[in-house]
Amino acid sequence: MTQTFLLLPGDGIGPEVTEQARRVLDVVAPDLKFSEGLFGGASYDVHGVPLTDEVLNQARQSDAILMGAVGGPKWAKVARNLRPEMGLLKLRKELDVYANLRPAFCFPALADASSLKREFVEGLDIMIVRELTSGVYFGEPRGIDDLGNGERKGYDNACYTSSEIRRVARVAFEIAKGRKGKGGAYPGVTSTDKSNVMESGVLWREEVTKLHQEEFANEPLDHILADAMAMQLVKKPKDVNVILADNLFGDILSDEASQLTGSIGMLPSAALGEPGTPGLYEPVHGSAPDIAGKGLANPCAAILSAEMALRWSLDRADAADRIWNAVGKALEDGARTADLGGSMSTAQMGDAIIAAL
Ligand SMILES: NC(=O)C1=CN([C@@H]2O[C@H](COP(=O)(O)OP(=O)(O)OC[C@H]3O[C@@H](n4cnc5c(N)ncnc54)[C@H](O)[C@@H]3O)[C@@H](O)[C@H]2O)C=CC1
Ligand SMILES: CC(C)CC(=O)C(=O)O
Ligand SMILES: [Mg+2]
Repeated sequence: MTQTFLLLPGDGIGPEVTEQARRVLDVVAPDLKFSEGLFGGASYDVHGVPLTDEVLNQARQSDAILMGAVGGPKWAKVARNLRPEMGLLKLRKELDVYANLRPAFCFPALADASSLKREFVEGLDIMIVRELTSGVYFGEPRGIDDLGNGERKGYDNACYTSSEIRRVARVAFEIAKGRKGKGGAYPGVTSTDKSNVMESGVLWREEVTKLHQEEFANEPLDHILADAMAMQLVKKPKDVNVILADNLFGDILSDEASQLTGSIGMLPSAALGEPGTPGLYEPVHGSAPDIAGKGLANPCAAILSAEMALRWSLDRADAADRIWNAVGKALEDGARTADLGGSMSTAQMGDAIIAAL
């Protein structure tokens, strides 16, 4: 049966990097049926909203969606609920893609590209499982109130229900089962929270512990405070295997982990819901307004996000392996964009990966 693939290039470097991912997919999966939609600021400029019902329906009917990135200074003054980033939160929520897999893998050729010494990152292979559709990015009430005395109060609500915690924790445990032997001091799932100061963190730790006892008692589980994990990631990152994190901590820890791999331009992600529902794939990075339109962006994160789509949504592990190996080979052969210390353009990096397929 024909598989359908929706491209949402978005803003800033989004269109530049997704174009390269599309070129790679055209080679390894030429039978995919592609469609494309406006999303984020690009959609706001035309339709006045960052996500139209039409694009949302298109996404619902697709087998996989590849998003570039959204947002940028151009839309800084737009009403908050119409900002590009709000369109992304809505898309994630509507698709109910609650489990966000963010692998931080250091390709051997990039062991010297990290800001950490080679010995700390060579062989690094971490999987971050981030809760994506709840937590403080979605909690109500939220707002900015005028207190009437020249003071204003801004507030968000960090909240989780037990089922929201359990379903993403289950994904983390299942993933850890397939990743035995990785990590050191933290060999299985390491759940992060701030249970020392947050009620939602207390519930997070209790629910993860309960689920572990009920369903995964033979798998290793550690708990660590999220700030201590941030430290661990730059102290001895290879000690860690699977990190389970809420929406906010997972967002921050994955940007931090990206630097261990050489660049944020290397980190892909998969956002998954229940089996049989479309997955949403996107680089971990944003729209990088500082380099947008200059052909400087590293397309690897977008290309590897396409790789994850083939593997996790489209059941095409062979095609995914081809991409994975080609990225590794292109890097081995010296292909580098500026973020990795090289001088290749976005398109040249795409060319190098396609040549290595
Ligand atoms: N999923 C999404 O759509 C995301 C959107 N954003 C949005 O993107 C905008 C910019 O956010 P920032 O905090 O600047 O984060 P960013 O990830 O866009 O950029 C941070 C730094 O990394 C560099 N960078 C990012 N991707 C790169 C790539 N592929 N190749 C080379 N260098 C790369 C940028 O040039 C910049 O110096 C904001 O509007 C933000 O809300 C941020 C993160 C994720
Ligand atoms: C809109 C933001 C929450 C996007 C982001 O930083 C991310 O998901 O990594
Ligand atoms: Mg982020």
